Amino acid sequence: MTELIRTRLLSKTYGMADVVTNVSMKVRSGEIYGFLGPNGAGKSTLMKMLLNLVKPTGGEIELFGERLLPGTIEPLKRIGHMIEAPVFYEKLTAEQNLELHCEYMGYHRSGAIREALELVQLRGIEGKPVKQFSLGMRQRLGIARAICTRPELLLLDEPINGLDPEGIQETRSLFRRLCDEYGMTLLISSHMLAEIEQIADTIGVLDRGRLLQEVSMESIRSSKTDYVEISTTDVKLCAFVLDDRLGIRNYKIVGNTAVRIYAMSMTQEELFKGLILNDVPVTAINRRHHSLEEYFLELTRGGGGYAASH
Ligand SMILES: Nc1ncnc2c1ncn2[C@@H]1O[C@H](COP(=O)(O)OP(=O)(O)OP(=O)(O)O)[C@@H](O)[C@H]1O
Repeated sequence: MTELIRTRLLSKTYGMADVVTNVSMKVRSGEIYGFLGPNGAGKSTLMKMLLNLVKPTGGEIELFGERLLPGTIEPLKRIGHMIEAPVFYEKLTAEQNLELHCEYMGYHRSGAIREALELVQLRGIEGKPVKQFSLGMRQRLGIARAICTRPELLLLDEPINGLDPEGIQETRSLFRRLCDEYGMTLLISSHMLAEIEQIADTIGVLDRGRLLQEVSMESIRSSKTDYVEISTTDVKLCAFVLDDRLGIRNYKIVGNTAVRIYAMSMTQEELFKGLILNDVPVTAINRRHHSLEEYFLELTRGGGGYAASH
């Protein structure tokens, strides 16, 4: 798979503040890349650097295999974007706004505007000036503007902000369609893990300007989510028995009442028997899923502040 975006040690400082620090990321063709991070992590700044709207302080960017320089234009024509709250000509209609955009981009495929408005399901808007639009409608129109020129790459900054639950659902399936049917590659930022985990193929976690991890959802699901939790009133004895008597090393003590074993090779029955025979006071043994939220919170050592839901 080819990489449409590649950054190497990309950095941005504003005065004394390090907003983006040494970020090396890859977005591959045909995927939905979820860019996850709490508010203020530097997501918008990084996306603006990808679009040449903000000048990096250090590092480099490649788009479609071509180095992005201050005067670069061609690769940017292949990108649709919506960064922060979209701005429109308020007195014009949705259609007129998109017409102006297509004109500016030199894009003249007939039916493109109608199709984009239908894709985002903007309804009952004929003749209405954009100043009468709700936040959700503006967000939909922003997405329509980003996709109406059929870009190969879409950069969307917090695209579901302001949408109601139905709108979120519709937008999520639109993103999947754009990727699967229209062959677009999407980079979507969000501070909401619940949103990103449902749509992304790859997740990049940004925290205080640093990329903590870039990982496929598939590998998170298969390797990080399963564990067996022993509830006990004596975690120290339990850990000692696991280590010394049962040869289990990949465990973690959680507070004063639980021990978690990852990738356990013995059966639950064998484990239970081994613990009881060694006088560990076991109150329960359960197979659990490490929620993705826990997984990401652990990554940021609990300080990330991801919202699990809206
Ligand atoms: N032009 C600027 N001058 C000074 N500081 C800035 C500028 N732009 C952004 N920052 C700071 O950089 C940090 C990261 O901002 P950025 O908007 O990139 O974060 P974000 O992850 O997109 O968060 P949000 O979702 O809240 O926009 C913030 O602390 C912000 O105040």
